[in-house]
Amino acid sequence: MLYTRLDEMREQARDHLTGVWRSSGGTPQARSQRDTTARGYADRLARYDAVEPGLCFGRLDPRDGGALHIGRIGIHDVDEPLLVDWRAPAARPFYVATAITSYGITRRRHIRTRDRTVIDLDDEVLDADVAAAAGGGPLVGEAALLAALDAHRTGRMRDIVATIQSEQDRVIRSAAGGVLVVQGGPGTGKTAVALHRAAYLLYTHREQLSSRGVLIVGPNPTFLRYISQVLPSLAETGVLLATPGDLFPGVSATTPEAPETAEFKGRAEMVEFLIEGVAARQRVPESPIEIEVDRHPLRLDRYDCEPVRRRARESGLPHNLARPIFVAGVLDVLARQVAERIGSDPFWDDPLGENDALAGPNVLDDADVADIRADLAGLPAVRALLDELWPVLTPQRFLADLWATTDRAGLRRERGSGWTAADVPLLDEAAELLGEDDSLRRAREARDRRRRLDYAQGVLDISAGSKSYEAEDDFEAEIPNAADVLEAAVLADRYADRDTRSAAERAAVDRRWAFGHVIVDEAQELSPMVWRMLMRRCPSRSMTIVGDLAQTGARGGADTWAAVLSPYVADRWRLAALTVSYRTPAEIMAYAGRLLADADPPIDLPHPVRSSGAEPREVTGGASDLVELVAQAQGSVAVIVPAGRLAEVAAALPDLAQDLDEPAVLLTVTQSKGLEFDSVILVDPELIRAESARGVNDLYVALTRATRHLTVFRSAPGAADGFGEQL
Ligand SMILES: Nc1ncnc2c1ncn2[C@@H]1O[C@H](COP(=O)(O)OP(=O)(O)OP(=O)(O)O)[C@@H](O)[C@H]1O
Repeated sequence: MLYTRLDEMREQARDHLTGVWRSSGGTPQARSQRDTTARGYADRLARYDAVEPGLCFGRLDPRDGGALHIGRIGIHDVDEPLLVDWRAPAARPFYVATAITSYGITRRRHIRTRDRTVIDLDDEVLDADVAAAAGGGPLVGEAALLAALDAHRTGRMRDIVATIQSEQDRVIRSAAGGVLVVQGGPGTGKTAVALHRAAYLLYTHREQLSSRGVLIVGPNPTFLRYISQVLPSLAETGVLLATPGDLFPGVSATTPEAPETAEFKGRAEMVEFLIEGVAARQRVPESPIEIEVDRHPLRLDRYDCEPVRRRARESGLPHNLARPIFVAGVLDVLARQVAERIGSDPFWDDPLGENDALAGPNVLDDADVADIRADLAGLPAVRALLDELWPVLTPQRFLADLWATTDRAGLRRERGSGWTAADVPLLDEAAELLGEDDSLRRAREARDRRRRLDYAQGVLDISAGSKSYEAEDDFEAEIPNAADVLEAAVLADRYADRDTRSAAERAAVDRRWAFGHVIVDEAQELSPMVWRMLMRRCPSRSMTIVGDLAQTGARGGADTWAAVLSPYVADRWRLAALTVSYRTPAEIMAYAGRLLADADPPIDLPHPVRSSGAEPREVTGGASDLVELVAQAQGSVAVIVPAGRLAEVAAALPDLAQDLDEPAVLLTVTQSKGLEFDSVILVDPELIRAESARGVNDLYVALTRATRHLTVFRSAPGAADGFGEQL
């Protein structure tokens, strides 16, 4: 019945869309409204397609009769709900009801479907007595959950709407306001929860969030691809997925960089470095400068310029916006020199002259001086001088100059050598320090609007001139026309082009966009400079921050959440913990525990919900053994290697791809962060541990990527085809 209804809804949306496409012509406003409507129907169609698999996955039986079906979207028949959207308040007991706190529900049913056919059901009776007799565990819908966890991994994340657990549900439905930190070990569902929270917030605060948009920040493009399919299937748009390196419109940060340099660039003290860099671009002449105007020299020295520069700086405005103050001051200095030369009265102190009672030593008045100033401002030589002393700077030009001229070791780079991910927050910071002089753009907009107004007034005048009257002297009989009911301003606005892009599309190209909510995944990796940039994108501080401090790999990453957040919200943030691992089987978790037993500080492993029955294997050998292991591995396979051994292993196993859609991939630990595979072959764990200051955390990440099988491979010291030296 629900699928029949879904087909009808799909048919209707398709008819409407065809209708909209067929209509043509009209005012620009009508056309843009049509685009918006068409887009709405197209989105709706995409959503109906996305919810097709597993449309309905649950049923609640309330004590007072009836049944509530829970699904991926809400479906209504006249007033009656046929299917309740999983995000609606009515669906909540499906995720949190227990035998003890049953929310008036007597039975919860998990329904599994394949191609519109129910293939399995499992029921939980929410009765305290029954539960006590059965000694029920803490999991909700255990059979359905275990079935979901046993499914093969495909290189794309799936939604978990059918099996969200109560500790996860509390995070997903937590209030939108304020900063919520979700700390949890590997596989506890942090990423899944973050994505479902985005969908929940967009559903619950649709108005506000669809206009401001939601930003989801992930660590790298591989990870974003891994999660990108989840949201459309959660039937949502209005979300921008980005890495921190994507957040400066117009810059693509693709140049690689040494981790030490990236760490250095991410430090908070870089703010001071940039401030000093900007100050160094606000110059005064070291020695007097002369420029020739009308074949007479004008002179500018530091004593003239210093007070002017001080005044401009004391305005507190960003560099480019303070520039007009500096320019005005310098022009005053120069104009005064010209005025003194051409305006001085040669007779004013002539004791013999009778007629020398002019006002003072200078015959020019303020208006004359203003003219001189304006003339000077137009002279190329003067403009070049001003550009030299206080140039208009773009963030890109400023930072490229800074890297090309700095004497700090490691930071120096030639102009035009491309941007790195760690440059992006610095560009953003620079943009704040420099400010954007948008007076030209605003002037253009004002001019366009004036033009539209004039045009609209002209149209109305013509329309008024052609008014028809029933009888010349009968006022009441006048037939109203456009000029009577419309004002020029209203008409002009109708002809303005409407922006039909979604919030996410507009936000992607606007550095100063303020998102309605920001979700940060793998948040432990971000540097202080990245946090500054993200906080600027979210002035409302409505944020969900998801991560695991025990997995921090980046040198400049987080040690404590308090240290990350206190500069922005002091101690006004909430912490939620996820404690159960849905990914890593008990056997692998126990093995990881043994390998990491000496970690300092000790690692608090999450509790695994299931066991795979397969103990991790340890193999020592050469490249040919590794090739053999990959050939034998089941399901999706990842070979995870120390970064320093990537090239060697890639050469020995050329069939391994980096594309997650392939069944077998080769990744470094950093690249594997947040991902999961049926089988993992971990190469040289000791080298991973030794490779960086946070090597223990890296090893923890690598050990917890497998959902079924883990093989630890060590290259044999003497093997002819071994990889490098075994540590
Ligand atoms: N309630 C659930 N029902 C079904 N599957 C779940 C549930 N919670 C988590 N999972 C699955 O567990 C796996 C791990 O989840 P996820 O990647 O979100 O964990 P994570 O905490 O972000 O891990 P990491 O710290 O390693 O990045 C995923 O396959 C996810 O779909």
